[in-house]
Amino acid sequence: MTASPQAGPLLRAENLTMRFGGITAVKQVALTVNPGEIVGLIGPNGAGKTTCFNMLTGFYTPTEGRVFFKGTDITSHKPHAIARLGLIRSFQKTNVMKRLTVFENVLTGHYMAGRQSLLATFFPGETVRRAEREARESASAIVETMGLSRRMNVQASLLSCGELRLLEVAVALAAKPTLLMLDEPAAGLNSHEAGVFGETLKTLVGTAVQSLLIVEHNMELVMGVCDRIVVLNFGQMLAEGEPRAILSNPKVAEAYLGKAAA
Ligand SMILES: Nc1ncnc2c1ncn2[C@@H]1O[C@H](COP(=O)(O)OP(=O)(O)OP(=O)(O)O)[C@@H](O)[C@H]1O
Repeated sequence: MTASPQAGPLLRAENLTMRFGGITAVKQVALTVNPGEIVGLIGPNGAGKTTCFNMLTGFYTPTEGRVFFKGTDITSHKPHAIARLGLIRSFQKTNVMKRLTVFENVLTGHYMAGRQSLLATFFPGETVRRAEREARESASAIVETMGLSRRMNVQASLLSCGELRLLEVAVALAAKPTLLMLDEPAAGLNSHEAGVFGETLKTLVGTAVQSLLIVEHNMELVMGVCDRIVVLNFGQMLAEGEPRAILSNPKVAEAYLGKAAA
């Protein structure tokens, strides 16, 4: 499904810094995501995770620092131009239309990411009809990949929380990401649902996407799916490493437990 793997890091950010007036939300963060990796970006509330996401995807222009995607400097690119290169993000707010079915939502995701002109939509020729066929086939395949085939024709408003979270990822996949960045994709899931969700995410890498970058507060999920974790605290990098090393890092425990541990 995805293009041949990138040589070198897929995403590389250096010295990322964001200041809002007198507030430094993110300071000198360095981040890489390699092909085939699931990277977690974690940290306590207000640590700067969403601000980093916004800088990586062109929603904010960093005060300092640079972002490279597939070797191209995208620091001052607009969000839509970055999305076209294959860097797709989700938002904390749902991208699902509740009155549409699961299939219709994913199909709509294809059109949102489409390049088709309005004229071609109203006066379709063979090219448009083929694109339509391909979009339907692709939407079906994505629904299956996300384990939602049995719920294909069910209205999104009737889905369980776990199914809804899977559908949100399915809609993002319709944009054909090379790197998919998910902002709190497992919000509100119970332990069983988070387990299913995590296992599904792992199957995407190397098939539907090359890599994943995840901001998530559910530590069980993060520790279970990520190859590497970057920890932010007060806008700065506190630690980076494999899940086991992060779990046993006293600085990380202190950042999370802080006053409670004192
Ligand atoms: N537009 C803004 N203007 C001013 N300050 C901001 C702005 N956006 C974020 N901040 C501040 O920057 C810091 C980092 O916020 P950010 O939302 O990136 O953290 P986060 O790690 O994503 O938090 P959470 O886990 O709660 O979503 C916070 O202190 C926040 O108040």
